[in-house]
Amino acid sequence: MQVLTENILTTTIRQRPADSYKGTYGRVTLIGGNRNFGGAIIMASAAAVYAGAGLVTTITDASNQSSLHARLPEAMFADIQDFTQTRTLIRHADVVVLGPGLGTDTAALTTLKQAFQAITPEQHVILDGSAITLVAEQHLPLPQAHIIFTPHQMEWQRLSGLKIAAQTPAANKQAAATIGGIVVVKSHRTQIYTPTNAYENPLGTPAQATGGMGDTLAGMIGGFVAQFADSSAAVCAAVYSHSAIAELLAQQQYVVLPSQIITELPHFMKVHEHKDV
Ligand SMILES: NC(=O)C1=CN([C@@H]2O[C@H](COP(=O)(O)OP(=O)(O)OC[C@H]3O[C@@H](n4cnc5c(N)ncnc54)[C@H](OP(=O)(O)O)[C@@H]3O)[C@@H](O)[C@H]2O)[C@@H](O)CC1
Ligand SMILES: Nc1ncnc2c1ncn2[C@@H]1O[C@H](COP(=O)(O)OP(=O)(O)O)[C@@H](O)[C@H]1O
Ligand SMILES: [Mg+2]
Repeated sequence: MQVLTENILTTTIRQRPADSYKGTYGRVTLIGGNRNFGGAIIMASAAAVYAGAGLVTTITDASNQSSLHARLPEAMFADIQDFTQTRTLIRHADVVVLGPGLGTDTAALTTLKQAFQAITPEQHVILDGSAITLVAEQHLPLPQAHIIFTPHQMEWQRLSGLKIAAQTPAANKQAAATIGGIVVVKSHRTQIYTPTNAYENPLGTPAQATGGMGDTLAGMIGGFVAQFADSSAAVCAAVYSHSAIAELLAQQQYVVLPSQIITELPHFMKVHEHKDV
């Protein structure tokens, strides 16, 4: 298991080329947020925008539209029940983030199955929260795509069949290889399994133990993968940045809110971007 260092930031976060436009930095479509969990998809969307994704569209329950726009006018909105529009928006995305606050009822299952039908093989798909629970519990076949799973330990138990106490690096590695794609097993010391490597994040603080922290990470991963060509490095850099920002804030704070990590992101990325010397 390779322990991540700050090096992952400077090798991954590139300086923005002068000759570029929003399309250069990727289109991210996020799907989630039922009537009860609107905050989850708003935090994920904000994290993608503040991480630098060029264009962000949020597909969520209609009841979340005004909160989304009040909080994040940079994001476009589409109604989660309008599947014709959802299909088009998925097709036009480089990265799809599926699951924060989606819920696990019948409507959520229908949305997830329809989204899977629209996904194409070249796309990067981040499956988080409820999407992981539904895939595991309903034994859903996964679409052909570059899939990144971001389970917490109970979601990983549902997906891998490994009880939390049995989630050792060796067992996780084997399960991740069977499932395929990239797996981010979140805990106080998050592990990342790619097809060729395993990484451990040495950072993180209990000040992060608050609802929405993982939703924020899912959106950050979406933003990083949309911009940076090496998707394994992009995932590692997003995980490392999420915890590094939290540790910085936790020097002065008892608890770190997901929204505060989001607000810090543009400055943190500027400090750690690749410097051409
Ligand atoms: N503001 C919003 O809109 C928010 C919306 N959210 C959205 O809610 C949806 C459901 O996600 P979820 O994570 O809250 O619930 P679920 O998947 O049932 O897991 C909880 C169960 O697992 C257990 N557990 C054991 N170990 C664990 C661990 N390390 N980390 C976490 N749990 C652990 C735990 O045990 P317990 O704490 O009860 O002992 C409990 O039995 C999802 O779509 C998410 O995006 C949230 O992000 C919150 C903010
Ligand atoms: N004690 C802790 N130390 C370090 N990181 C933590 C700690 N508790 C939670 N986290 C981080 O917070 C996030 C929690 O994710 P998750 O449980 O999916 O949150 P939510 O679904 O509420 O957004 C993960 O990135 C995890 O690594
Ligand atoms: Mg979560």
